[in-house]
Amino acid sequence: MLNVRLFQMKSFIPMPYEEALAPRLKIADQWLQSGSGKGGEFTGWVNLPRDYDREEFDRIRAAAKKIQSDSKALVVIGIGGSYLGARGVIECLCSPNYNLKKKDTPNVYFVGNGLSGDALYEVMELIGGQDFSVNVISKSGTTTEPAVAFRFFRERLVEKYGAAGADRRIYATTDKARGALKSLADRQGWETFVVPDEVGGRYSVLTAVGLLPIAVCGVDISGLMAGAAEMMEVCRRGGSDCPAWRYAAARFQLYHTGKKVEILGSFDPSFRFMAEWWKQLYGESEGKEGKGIFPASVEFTADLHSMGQYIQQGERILFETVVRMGPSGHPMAVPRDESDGDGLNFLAGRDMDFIRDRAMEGTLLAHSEGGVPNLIVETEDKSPRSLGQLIYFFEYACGLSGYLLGVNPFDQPGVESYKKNMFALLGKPGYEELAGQLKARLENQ
Ligand SMILES: O=P(O)(O)OC[C@H]1O[C@](O)(CO)[C@@H](O)[C@@H]1O
Repeated sequence: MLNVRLFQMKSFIPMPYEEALAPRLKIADQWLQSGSGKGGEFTGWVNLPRDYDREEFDRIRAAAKKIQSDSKALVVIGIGGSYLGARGVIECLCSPNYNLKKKDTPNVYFVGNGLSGDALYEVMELIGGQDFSVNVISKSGTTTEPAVAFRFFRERLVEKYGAAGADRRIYATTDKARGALKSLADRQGWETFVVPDEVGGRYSVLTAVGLLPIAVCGVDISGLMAGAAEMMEVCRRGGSDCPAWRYAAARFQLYHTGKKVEILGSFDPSFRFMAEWWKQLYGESEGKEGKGIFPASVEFTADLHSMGQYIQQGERILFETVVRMGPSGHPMAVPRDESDGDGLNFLAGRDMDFIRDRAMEGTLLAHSEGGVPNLIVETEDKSPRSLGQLIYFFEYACGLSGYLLGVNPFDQPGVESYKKNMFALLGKPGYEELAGQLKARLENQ
């Protein structure tokens, strides 16, 4: 079972801070459990691992099988919460090099998560003449980036398979009733999957949003849900042994001692996109009203040779959370070299995990000595079940953290500002006045 350890924390935060925070954590916990706190209408993810729609789950599996049988590639179109979780899980469990591997499952290409023409073009080139399907994902159904990308790939599908053939290869994951994507899907007869009303984008990886692309890659999605359900039970019991309580309490306390930036680190490169998912989860949930820990991420040991300098000696505003997902699946012992020209025979026969673990201990000691406190999140292994636990753990701790901070962890009003400006500057009808103001500002810069 997932565990949170505080590494030599006594020198950073007053003990027993957890006891002092317990009454506030209890309230935050009740708000999450009852949906009675700020943004409570978006706490559907709290019981999702127990209450998820079994009929839809079977349809997800059936759609994944169909895609596996009729497609060499799946284009997954989405941004933010409609993108990062699926990519995080696929890279973590299948490899960041998933598309390069020999396998029976389709390649997966993520598009619509930016506005780069080169990125779109490249995916079209990579797919070439291969059979492909599209999973377009947008809770609102109106987000510009995925909507634009979808135009390109839908046109491609129609060219290749004709209008009716294209309709059989498009899977839309969106709101059950509202939005342009839902209307289009109904009109065209695409198979649709639902982002439940009460689950916000960044908490939606365990809905069809994440599950369909993940299942297409052959990952055991039941295992993922089972792990999340286990952690849901642990969080429901709460208390000082609950890892989500411990993590939320420690980071809240650290924040109040001036640690304004949390860096999430892992010694496994396959964790990179799980960290991206985590950044959106915490950044959008906490960063508002002039408050919130800034979530950043690093990849060890690579970043110890770049960001390591700042972490060790830069502004003392950092704390670090290291995720460790059990032993690696492939023990790799360092070869012996009789001539020992590189002087590495002291490591001969040692497993890479052994070397990594010593590097991790050395890093924790160095960073905490340099004024960067450390939390360690450990899972038993790198399996769907453990990742399900980790996802739910981070979600629950995020809800608790937002409530401890006094903000609504389930809205994101700040992201509208750039959207309004972009629409105005692109000439979207209805934004004419703002367009005039913005153009004047651009001219006077
Ligand atoms: O699924 P949608 O509605 O396209 O939204 C994508 C992302 O955009 C945001 O709404 C921010 O603009 C995120 O909260 C969300 O995850």
